[in-house]
Amino acid sequence: MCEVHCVRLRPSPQYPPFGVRWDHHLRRPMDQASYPPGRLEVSEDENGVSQVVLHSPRRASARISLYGGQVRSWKTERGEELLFTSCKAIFKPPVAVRGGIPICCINVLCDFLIKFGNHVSVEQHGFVRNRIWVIDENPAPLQPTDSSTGNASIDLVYKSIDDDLRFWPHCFELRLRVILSVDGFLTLISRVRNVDCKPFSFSFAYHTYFSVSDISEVRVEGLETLDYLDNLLHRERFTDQGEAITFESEVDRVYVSTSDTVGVSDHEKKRTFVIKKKGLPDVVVWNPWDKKSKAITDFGKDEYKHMLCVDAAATENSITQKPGEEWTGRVELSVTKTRN
Ligand SMILES: O=P(O)(O)OC[C@H]1O[C@@H](O)[C@H](O)[C@@H](O)[C@@H]1O
Repeated sequence: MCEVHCVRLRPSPQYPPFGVRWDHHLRRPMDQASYPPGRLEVSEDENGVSQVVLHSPRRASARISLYGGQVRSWKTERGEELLFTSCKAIFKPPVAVRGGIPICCINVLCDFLIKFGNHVSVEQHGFVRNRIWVIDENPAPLQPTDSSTGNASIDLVYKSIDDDLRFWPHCFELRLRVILSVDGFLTLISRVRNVDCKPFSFSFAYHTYFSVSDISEVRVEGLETLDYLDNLLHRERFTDQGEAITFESEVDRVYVSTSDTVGVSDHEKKRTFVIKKKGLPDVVVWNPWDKKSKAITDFGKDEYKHMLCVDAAATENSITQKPGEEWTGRVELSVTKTRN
């Protein structure tokens, strides 16, 4: 029994508080004043869809496609890819891309009280991940913490169109800001605005496919003793009894009312992903394992071993907005080296 895994994650150099940059080279909070600005490039992918690449002054990078507003790649300053993408992923509309960070929002079935992850449907994760977004030319001003020297950022927006009313009978605007910091931290801030004349409800998840060495070497920390809804058992509610979560078979759970920091440690790679979130009370943990992944056409053989989805989410209770209201959900992802 390892005590450190039985407690909620506390602020520390490994898990610094939200917005505090830890300089892992100098082992102290980062002084950002000394860095030049980050930069961005806009180009087209092989299917003619625009994409944006953010570069940090220390050479970390993130690539965001306007197809789904989806982060497709996030690399360290050494060029190591941190996100999983299936070798069988399909990159053409209308299919969602298997990997990266799909934005799962505006669940078609939400208004009918069937919640996120609980129903087999093409659109169970919402349709915005299958739509072409645009660059937001007039984004809201950056928050003080977002404008730190050395950050690179991009603002995207998806505004619902008449055709979307076939899937979801409300008008909305969904904005996404992606920020890559000097040290390669990736922050995603989403805002959903109700531009309809009636209230609406929706669920949300940053469906984050982390790349891992081997799923059997991975543990998720920070969800111990919490309640979860088991998607494999009709969303029945259980209380986690164990220490950190480890993986020996298919897992598809929604941990509810979690703390705002969760860690995903990869023993073999000696690294820990740190997920910090705001406005997103739940965490979805998903690995399809062998049998389920064989049934998914855009999943390669044995690829389940090298991915784990840990999503900052709002799914147990949908978010309800009146006309004119705006909701914000934010996640910050970073990776630290561990010594074990
Ligand atoms: O194939 P999709 O729509 O991307 O979903 C993948 C998985 O995503 C997880 O978040 C859900 O909990 C699972 O139930 C689901 O199977």
